[in-house]
Amino acid sequence: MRARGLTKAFGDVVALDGVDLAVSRGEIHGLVGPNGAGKTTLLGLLLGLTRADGGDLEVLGRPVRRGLALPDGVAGFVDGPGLYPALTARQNLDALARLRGDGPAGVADALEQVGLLGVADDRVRGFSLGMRQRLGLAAALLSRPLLLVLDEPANGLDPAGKAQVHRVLTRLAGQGTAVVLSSHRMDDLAALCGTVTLLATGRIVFSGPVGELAAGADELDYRLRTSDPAAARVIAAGTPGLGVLPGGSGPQREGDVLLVRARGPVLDDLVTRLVGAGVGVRELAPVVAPLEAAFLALTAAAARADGSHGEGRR
Ligand SMILES: Nc1ncnc2c1ncn2[C@@H]1O[C@H](COP(=O)(O)OP(=O)(O)OP(=O)(O)O)[C@@H](O)[C@H]1O
Repeated sequence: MRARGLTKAFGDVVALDGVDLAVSRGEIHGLVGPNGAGKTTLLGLLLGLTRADGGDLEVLGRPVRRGLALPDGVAGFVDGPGLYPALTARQNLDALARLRGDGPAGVADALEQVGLLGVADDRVRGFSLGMRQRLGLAAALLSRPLLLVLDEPANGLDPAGKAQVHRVLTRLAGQGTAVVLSSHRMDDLAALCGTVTLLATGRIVFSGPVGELAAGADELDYRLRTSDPAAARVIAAGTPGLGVLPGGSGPQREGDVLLVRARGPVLDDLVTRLVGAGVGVRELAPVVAPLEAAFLALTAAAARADGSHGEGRR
């Protein structure tokens, strides 16, 4: 799919403000951004649920002029999958397959792929959020889509469920399906997506390979736990390029933790100095994962730019 200069407003609210996006076959692309960034709106356009005000959108090589119809070869959902609570998981998928004129042949396979075969004959009414999400994915798989569009598919999933969904999506992409999905969490996307687009108030703040986003991370805050916190504090304070954060003792029962701020290479120097002084290093880890930190820094910068220009709203 390819989008150029997409705009969409709801009354005074600009949901998308000139968004460009290109996702190729076999690519898993993540949309990330804070609440209200425009992720769901963009996914809705791909699914034909709404119509853009301006710009060009091409899905599977065909221009999408009008919305309100699911383009051929596209599957997915926004705002949770549409399911019949009174029917069982299997009956939901059987009904969908029948609607499409297919037989029930693929239903068991789709349920098996998302790990719901064991509860196939339970009513969806009793399903947890994570089970509904996985059933929604199974429903999307039934149509063997060329473009799969998912709004926060990891929502409500436990770690095992998340891993299962990741496996399904990776397999699909391996077969050539383009996958576009959204999440609030950079670390979730990083585990799955080769490329990401970071949206903030309807604009692209970053788009490209996940690794490039992490490489942009500037100084980070790290937790440092040692065998001798007092000595470590003195050594850290004397290490060039490294800042010791005030009150860096963390929550209660973490009196031995020091918080320091530095770029990665400075940490090598710190560890060498600590070990040289006979201080044991028990933990040295970023307080916020580098990708999450890059995400927070970029969205904060976008929010500041919006504030100073008074843009983002019409
Ligand atoms: N149908 C609608 N009517 C009015 N405003 C809308 C509508 N849909 C979205 N918006 C507004 O457009 C902006 C973008 O919303 P959107 O749901 O696309 O963001 P999002 O990034 O998916 O947010 P979240 O992470 O909270 O799901 C928000 O300010 C939202 O309030």
